[in-house]
Amino acid sequence: MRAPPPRDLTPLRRLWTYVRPYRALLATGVTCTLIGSGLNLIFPRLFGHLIDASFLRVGSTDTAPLDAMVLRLLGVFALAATFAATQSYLLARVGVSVVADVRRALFTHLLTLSPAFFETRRTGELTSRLTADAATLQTVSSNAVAQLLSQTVALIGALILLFLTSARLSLLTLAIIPIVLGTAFTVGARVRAISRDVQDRVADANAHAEEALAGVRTVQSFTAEPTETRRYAHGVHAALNAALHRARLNATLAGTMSFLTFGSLALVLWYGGRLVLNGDLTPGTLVSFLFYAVTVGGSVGALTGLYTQVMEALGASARIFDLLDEPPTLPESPTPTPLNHPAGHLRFEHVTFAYPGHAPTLHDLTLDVPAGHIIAIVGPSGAGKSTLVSLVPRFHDPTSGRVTLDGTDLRHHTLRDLRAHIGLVPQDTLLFSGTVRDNLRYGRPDATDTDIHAAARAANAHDFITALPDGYDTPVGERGIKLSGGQRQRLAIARALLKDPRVLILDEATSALDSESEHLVQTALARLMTGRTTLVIAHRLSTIRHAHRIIVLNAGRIAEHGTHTELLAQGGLYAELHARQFLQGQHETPHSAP
Ligand SMILES: Nc1ncnc2c1ncn2[C@@H]1O[C@H](COP(=O)(O)OP(=O)(O)OP(=O)(O)O)[C@@H](O)[C@H]1O
Repeated sequence: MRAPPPRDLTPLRRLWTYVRPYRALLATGVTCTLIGSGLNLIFPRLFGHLIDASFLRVGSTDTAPLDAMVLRLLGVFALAATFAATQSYLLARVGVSVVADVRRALFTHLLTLSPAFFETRRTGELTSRLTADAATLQTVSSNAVAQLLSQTVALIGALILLFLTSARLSLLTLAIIPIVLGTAFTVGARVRAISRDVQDRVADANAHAEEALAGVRTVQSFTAEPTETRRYAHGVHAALNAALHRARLNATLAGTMSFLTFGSLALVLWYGGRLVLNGDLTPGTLVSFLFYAVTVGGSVGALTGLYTQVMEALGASARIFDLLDEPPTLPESPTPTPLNHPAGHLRFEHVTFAYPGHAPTLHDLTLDVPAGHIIAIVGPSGAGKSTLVSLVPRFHDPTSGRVTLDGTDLRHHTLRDLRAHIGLVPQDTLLFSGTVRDNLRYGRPDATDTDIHAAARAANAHDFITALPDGYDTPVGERGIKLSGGQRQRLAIARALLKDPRVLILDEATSALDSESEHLVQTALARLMTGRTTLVIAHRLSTIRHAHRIIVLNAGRIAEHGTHTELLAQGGLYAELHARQFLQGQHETPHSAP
């Protein structure tokens, strides 16, 4: 999704809020730029004098004027170079600092957005905002500002000096410049449009590759490699075509510009040469003139290039600021109720929930979970089990009705307070890159090693952790050691134990573990659930037996509730799910599969 090229300058004004902290650096950089470009205006003059000092004195043995001139030239060059280097460093520093700040702000903001937001955006799109778009800002916040000023100074200065040097030649030059510029503008606009197209195509292809690589197992298990290859190749081909089109236009533009530039120089040289021959101009003045003319042309060219850069940066910043303006879809109460040591009494009161643009997933659902009770939720796939539990940490808010904790609507607490008391053990545990210790500490950064070991012991994880090559310091996660499903679950349990939440949400893994691993996970889970209000999406009979109550969810409604024995006796949906699974000989439990 690409915003149309913005016309208004609002994003630039907002960008300024990020540049402001570095305004002293920026001002110094800009000053250096101005001095540098002023110095650059002196040197064609000196160069002209140099030529007149040498070539007009053919036969003279006095080299003093020449020596003095060269010394002055060297001095001017050295000064200009010093200012240029200083400017380049200072402005680059402003640019990279601004980009770092924007990236930090954007990432921080993204993490506050609700799951609903991420369901509508591709991860690739978001990471490209953080990388490519942020990088584009670097140009405009440093380079473009300097360029704009220095080229304007150069342009105005050179134009004045041009007229002072030779008014007649200047008029000829000024007549040529619009032709050159007109060409550059017309073709340049086409190139820009196509560049955008190329970027879009590349982004599409990238998003594709990311999806396929992230789900490489699914791709391989379906032997869908050829399909994915074809889809990616298709994207790459589109990008290639667009890029070739751009290359052709660029080549044409470069050729035309080169000819026009040098052709104009030849024309000026021709007319200027006649002036020299007539004695109206010295050769040195002609050379100065040519230099100034080149400066004028160069500045105009640079300024048009700058226009492109600024437009690109405007587009990039508009996209970044759009994301930064994305409101967290869950409103936070302006006057939150503090949440200290909740008992953990959860209530769903007439909760109806619909995903945006969909029919309701949960219908007028009422459920009371007394503090410390374990409620198992079972039901066919798509019944709304995950949706129901996702309301507790407020990943979503009910469309109507309310969820309360100890009698207070969840929406009256801050998300931070609320989530501090909720533990989540998902089906598939995500381990972050880092050591086992880092991963365990995730929910409680201040946990001591003693706490960590105690939690790991209670989660039946200590033994396998100490058997790892570096024990608690073994790297896990994407680039670390691979752990089995059961081991990861036990790490997740230890992590939750460390956090010690009042309310626990458990999505039991559906994949079967071997009986020993199963036993270790089950005893760990039992320890974790003890004394906590627990909602568990249950797949295993042992968990269900521990539960105070079982809720059978069907099509977003509570179809049945009671204990295992009661529900079996009722001979309803639960009994049916149970019998089906039993017959299939998979788990001896009601599974979420239909
Ligand atoms: N983000 C979403 N946007 C729209 N509809 C959704 C979304 N997530 C889930 N649904 C729909 O809501 C219904 C309930 O889904 P949910 O994941 O809560 O069921 P579930 O009982 O947990 O299923 P399973 O056991 O298969 O995980 C399904 O029909 C599903 O298609």
